[in-house]
Amino acid sequence: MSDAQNITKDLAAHTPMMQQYLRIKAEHTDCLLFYRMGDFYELFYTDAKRAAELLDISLTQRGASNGQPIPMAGVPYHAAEGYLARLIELGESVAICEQVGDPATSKGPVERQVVRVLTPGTITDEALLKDHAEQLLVAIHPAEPIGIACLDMASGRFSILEVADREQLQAELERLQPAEVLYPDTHEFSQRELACSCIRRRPDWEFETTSAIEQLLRQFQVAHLDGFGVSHLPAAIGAAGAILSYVRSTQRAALPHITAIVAERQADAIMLDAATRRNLELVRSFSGQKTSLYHVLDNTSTAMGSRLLQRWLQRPLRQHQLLQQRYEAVASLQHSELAELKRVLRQVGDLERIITRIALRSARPRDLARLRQALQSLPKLKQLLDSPALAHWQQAVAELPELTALLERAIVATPPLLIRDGGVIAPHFDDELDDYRQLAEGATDVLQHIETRERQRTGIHTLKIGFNKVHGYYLEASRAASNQIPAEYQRRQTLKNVERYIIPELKTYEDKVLNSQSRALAREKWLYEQLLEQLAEHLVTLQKTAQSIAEVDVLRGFAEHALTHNYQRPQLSEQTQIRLQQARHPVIERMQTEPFIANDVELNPERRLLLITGPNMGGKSTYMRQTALLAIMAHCGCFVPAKEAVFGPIDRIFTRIGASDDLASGRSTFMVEMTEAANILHNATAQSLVLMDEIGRGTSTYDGLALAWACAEALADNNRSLTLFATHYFELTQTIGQQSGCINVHVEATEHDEHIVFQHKVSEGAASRSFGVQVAQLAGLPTSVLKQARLHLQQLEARQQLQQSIVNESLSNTEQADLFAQMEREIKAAQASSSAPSEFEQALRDLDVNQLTPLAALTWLAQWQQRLLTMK
Ligand SMILES: Nc1ncnc2c1ncn2[C@@H]1O[C@H](COP(=O)(O)OP(=O)(O)OP(=O)(O)O)[C@@H](O)[C@H]1O
Repeated sequence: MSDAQNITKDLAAHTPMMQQYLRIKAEHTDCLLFYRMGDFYELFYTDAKRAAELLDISLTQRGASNGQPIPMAGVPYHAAEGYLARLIELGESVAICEQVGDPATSKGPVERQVVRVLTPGTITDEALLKDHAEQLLVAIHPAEPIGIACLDMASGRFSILEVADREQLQAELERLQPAEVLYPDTHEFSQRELACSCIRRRPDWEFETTSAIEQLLRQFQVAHLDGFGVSHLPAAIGAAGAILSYVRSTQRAALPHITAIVAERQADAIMLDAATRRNLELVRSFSGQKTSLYHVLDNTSTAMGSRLLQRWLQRPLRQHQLLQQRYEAVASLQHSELAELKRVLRQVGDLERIITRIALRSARPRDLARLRQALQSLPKLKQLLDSPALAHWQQAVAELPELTALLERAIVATPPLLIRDGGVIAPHFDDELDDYRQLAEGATDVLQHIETRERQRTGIHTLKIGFNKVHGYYLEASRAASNQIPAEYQRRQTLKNVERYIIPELKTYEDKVLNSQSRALAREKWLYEQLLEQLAEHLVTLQKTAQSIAEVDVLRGFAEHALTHNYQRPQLSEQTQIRLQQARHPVIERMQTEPFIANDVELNPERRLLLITGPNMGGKSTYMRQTALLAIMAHCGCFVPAKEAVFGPIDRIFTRIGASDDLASGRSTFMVEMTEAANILHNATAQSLVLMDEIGRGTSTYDGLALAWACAEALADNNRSLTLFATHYFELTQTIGQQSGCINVHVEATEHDEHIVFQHKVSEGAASRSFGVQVAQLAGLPTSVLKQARLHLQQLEARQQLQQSIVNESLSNTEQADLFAQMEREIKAAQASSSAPSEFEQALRDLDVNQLTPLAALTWLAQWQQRLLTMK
């Protein structure tokens, strides 16, 4: 139980103000309560301690209540935004409690109310959002299948989907990177599992499909949901209902910008599991640097375009028709005025989020100025999109000349930040406002006239008119001139060096000025609200326009890449294959100064597993990753860094790359490696692209080799996936590499004066050696250690040769083959006939290969051969 809950128990013992605070806090236990007191938002008790820690503000005390000092921390009202942004970024939620009563008429503490709850997944304020990232609110309904709903509150984009299991749920969460996750009360999820620092339990009933349908019908003002094509997803609808109830409770206002819900079909996109999304560094890089695919491809002109690019990269499409449409657009844009289009798109800005704030009536004056600028550029934009390949986008962009004209007339050229102090509505837009302004200005002129007249009359040159909130307008003169002050001047205030006076005439004009000013301000605020109303009527058209412009922005970027970096249009084929000629890695090519060596890839059912060998640093991982990255780019509609690229259907991309411990869940490097491999072997199909990098290296040599061998076999024979399999186990080149459908390829390197030279060229055939010691030399290993390593290497190689020659001398090749075949038959027969291991199998299991000398091994083999031959 928190402090506040404890304290509420004996409420009567507190001061009236603290009673009010505690009552409000009791309704917002999972938020920090920003309690407005004058020019500050104050936090008390545990909230104060937490805020002081998170925001690095001082923790003080505010007297005592119920005999105890009250811990307190506060932030100034005018600087609250910055603090709020930091709290939201840290995954905190904040309830804003304002003074709503009139202090003049209140008995006891002025009435206060929570007017808004800010949570990481429901914010729309420009100051709290990051331009290039979405803050998504996700709800999970853990039924079978699992329902997921996702809302981007800042744009109104609302989507649902269902997934089969928790594995797929993880993949979706990795894709969405939610800022906040809701789930039903009776289920258990950990922050880690949901990959989110703000997770929230909600009542189970909010996830019930029937009540959720009612929520959706009410939101969209429709009689049934058929038009949205979501009826077949009951669990996901439940999650969507929970989102709507939650957002309504935080926003305390209508949500007119949520105008539709879209069902995402898993089959429409290439599935990427959570590990693959991370491994391929699609949107975020491991290093945290700007080296992800997104960072390299992001040359968008608008923040909404940049966010869309991230969504596209995270969900590559499988719908060839749609992709062809994007390719056509990119090809057409390549020949258009790209620079001019960029300039116009910049003018449009972040239209998507401005529209939301208009719908929520929270748009600020500068939002309207930006909207005006966006609307002004639409005719030019439409003109630049005038090509058959771009017709789809051109048609979706509305022109809205009346709205443009309205904003041109209504808003001053550079409006102030807030409507609070006026000065937003342009002159000549509204007669009544003009009248009030004239009156206020006229009275100000009179005041100036009084000042000049009185200076002359009194002979006091320093006499001037001033204003403050307490005394209104006054005449101010230095104390030295007090003997020149006329008798009718009434002294109001004495300061160190000056005296302040009023005269009746001044008071008359003061009333006129203040009255007309406050009337002008009230009128301005009213006009501003009317303007928002008028703009909001065009919400859906504006949303469609923004969506289309964001797409054009991304496609324009693709076209620019194609031109600048020589990317080519991919071909999509119905045959299972990936064929790349002269392909390059889109990120490494840009990041490094050395020239990038292009390589070919040919994968098809007859060449379904490429076994890649070669030295460390040779370029094996680069070659594998670039194949996956090009596949993803092509399936977003982007051209690719290759001379030619052909992609058959791809259902999923799997990667088993890199090694990392997952200490948080108690999994070692090897365990992580095997879990990922298991996932691949269970799920990869003949249309999946699989990247396996050095599987088995996390354990002892023989275990590792055996596992790598078995995995490669399974991928080639059972899954029949298109596989790139990099390994340092040269033995596999003689086994897997010889199997049908499997091809040995290698990256080349040569040695020159004990120094390795990488060619980074991938060629057919197996590598001859690994150059590990030479690479270690490059890494700066001490010379003494390198020398020792070379010595050990020579010994090991000599021992292996000896072993090999003993075996070769003892058994001819055919004899060896016969022996191994017989051993295999024996093992299979034993497995088929009983679950108990045969004597041979048991002996084989008991054998400690690591301890065996070559001679002992040979003797062992010979004995078994003898026994098998006699058994025949
Ligand atoms: N095709 C290429 N052209 C130019 N440079 C390349 C190419 N491929 C790789 N490189 C360079 O070599 C570095 C190492 O490549 P990569 O990590 O792919 O090697 P690797 O064979 O997977 O090494 P290891 O076996 O140690 O994991 C890259 O960071 C890049 O700088």
